[in-house]
Amino acid sequence: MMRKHSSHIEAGSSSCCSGTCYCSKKVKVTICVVIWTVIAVIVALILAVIIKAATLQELFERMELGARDDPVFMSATEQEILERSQRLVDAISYRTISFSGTNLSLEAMTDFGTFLERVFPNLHDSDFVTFTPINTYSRLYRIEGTEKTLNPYLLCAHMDVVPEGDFDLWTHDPFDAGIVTESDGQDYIFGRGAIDDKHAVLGIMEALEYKVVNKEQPKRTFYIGFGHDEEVSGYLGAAEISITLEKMLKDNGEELDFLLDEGMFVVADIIPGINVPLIYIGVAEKGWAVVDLDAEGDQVHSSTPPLESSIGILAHGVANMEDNKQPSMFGKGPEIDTLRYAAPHATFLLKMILGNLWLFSGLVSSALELSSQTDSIQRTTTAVTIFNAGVKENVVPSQAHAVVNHRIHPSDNLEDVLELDRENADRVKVTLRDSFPPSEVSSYSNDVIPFQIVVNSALEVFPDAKPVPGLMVANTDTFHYKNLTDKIYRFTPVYNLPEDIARFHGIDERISVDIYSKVVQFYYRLMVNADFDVKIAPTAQVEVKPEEVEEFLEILEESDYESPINNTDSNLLPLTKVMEESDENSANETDSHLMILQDIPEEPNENPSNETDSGLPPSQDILEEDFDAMPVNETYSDMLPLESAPKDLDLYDLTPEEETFSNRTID
Ligand SMILES: CCCCCCCC/C=C\CCCCCCCC(=O)N[C@@H](CCSC)C(=O)O
Repeated sequence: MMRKHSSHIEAGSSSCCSGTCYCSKKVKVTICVVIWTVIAVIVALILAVIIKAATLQELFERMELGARDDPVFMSATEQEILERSQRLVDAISYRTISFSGTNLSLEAMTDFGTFLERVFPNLHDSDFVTFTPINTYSRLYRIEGTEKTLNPYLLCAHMDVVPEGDFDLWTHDPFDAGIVTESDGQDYIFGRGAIDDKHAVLGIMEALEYKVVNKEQPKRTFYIGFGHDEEVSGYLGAAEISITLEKMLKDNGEELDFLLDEGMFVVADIIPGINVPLIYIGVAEKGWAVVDLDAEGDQVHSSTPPLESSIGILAHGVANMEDNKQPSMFGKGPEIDTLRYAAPHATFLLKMILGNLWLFSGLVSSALELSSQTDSIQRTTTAVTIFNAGVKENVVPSQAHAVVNHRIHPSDNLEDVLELDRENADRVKVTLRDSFPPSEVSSYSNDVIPFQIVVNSALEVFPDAKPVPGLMVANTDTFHYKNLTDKIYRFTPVYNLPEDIARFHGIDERISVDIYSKVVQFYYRLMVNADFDVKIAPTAQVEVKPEEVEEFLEILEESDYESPINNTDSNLLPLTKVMEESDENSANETDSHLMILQDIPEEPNENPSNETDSGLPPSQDILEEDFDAMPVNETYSDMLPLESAPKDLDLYDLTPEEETFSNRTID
């Protein structure tokens, strides 16, 4: 047998089996084919992976909003930066702490409101800014644009903060630290609220105050909402702001285009292999659930402890919850695009992995799990935040109670989360106390102008960072505004390394003077960039210069129209002729108006940043050369048809050309 085997080896040494088996030639060929096929598939896969990595394209394409290469910022001398920083320091000194829904620091909040009015006097005094107190402590501002805009937006922030926690662990007083130079040589504004969220409140106010002082009234109307109880769910602040805002929008014939609230930030060094900072925009937000855990046992003398105490039972349940996490949802939510958008900026090795998530998603999910911060983007998280039991050291207590706070991934659902909780804590009573669902995902494709406005503004202050959409892993006031717009973004341009993320609600919360200056500039640029997309309502009055009135009258004359306007002194052109004509006439009027609106191409202008380029149909070109500075908006097609114009809108019996004129805005 042995001999036979060795002779076979010799005879067949050139075969693919190296002559070590007794297979027939046909089997050998088949095995060869299979082996080579497997090798070929593996080589093809490796090649595909390499080619995909080598050809990864940037997914975010920046839209020109007008001032890309040379954005004009607020003036920021050293003195101005210092004064702005000092105002944030002062803001932090107000202890506007929310302890619970029924325990808010209302006196401090009142003082904080007075402080805002004192340090930003001009905006509070401005003709184009209206302030409405909401539920006494929250604040809603309407900033009237120079145009009657249909698509205002909302900037949000909150004025309350969480308690400082363990005071002794802070290196500086959380409410009275001032500006501190740290060992890295940088100046920091320390204190509770520095990044959550007084930097945003003050940043928005600074930018608006600057615009008011410099007479830079925006073209586009916008709103500012500052809640006073965000840290305890916003039911008294944001929820009430939302109700008032909804009414204001309705009364003004407006629809909220988008909103920007706090949320994610610029983050660096969070994923090994991605060596650029990421502008992480929260395009969706996790849901929230609070679960009570109650265990019972015998209350006995501590000298004769029970086999299992209520504390032991509860501790086991909680430990199980931490060990058996809620399942990964990787690939089912916005986290996948966070990585896809980041991939082109990774090292080549990481590009091969992130560029081929169809192959490596399991590997990536396991890698994300290595850090609690990255893990939070792929699953529902479980945090045990309260654990109470016992009253005396020699009494075994009968009751033990804990609270778990879940943040629910958008692809998860509450029932499944609770089912796993009950499995993990099977001898514990599990009761849902409070919850709200994850948000919808807001659109972030490259043609979504609000997303572009937010990202462009961030890129203007962090030009080397790369934008990525992603999941907001905590919660904000945006939940209360969800019926006002479907474009909700959560971001402030705070720069965080992984160790800084722990400062949110943690110890030594701080923001550098340098980054705070960028926060202020970001809001300023956002207010400028947002003017790019002004959707103008059909107006009853058009502001024109006297010489333009003359031009207009000439056109009227040429068209044999007998104008009732003889007051050319006024720079207001009143359009006061009531449509008293017959039904037939008014129907024609409406038609002609609609014809003009519908003639405008639906597609955005190819060069929307160039306000002097006409995106108008030929019938409107008649006036083109006369009004070079007129903004031509690619969204005319979205304008209200006459039927939805305000009821008291007075209109002339206008020709199409005149209609065109009346519907355009003259700077
Ligand atoms: C690949 C990139 C991974 C990036 C991972 C980022 C991980 C981020 C971790 C922490 C985020 C901190 C967010 C702070 C949010 C501050 C707002 C806040 O505290 N809100 C309260 C509101 C309560 S209302 C129900 C909250 O508790 O969430």
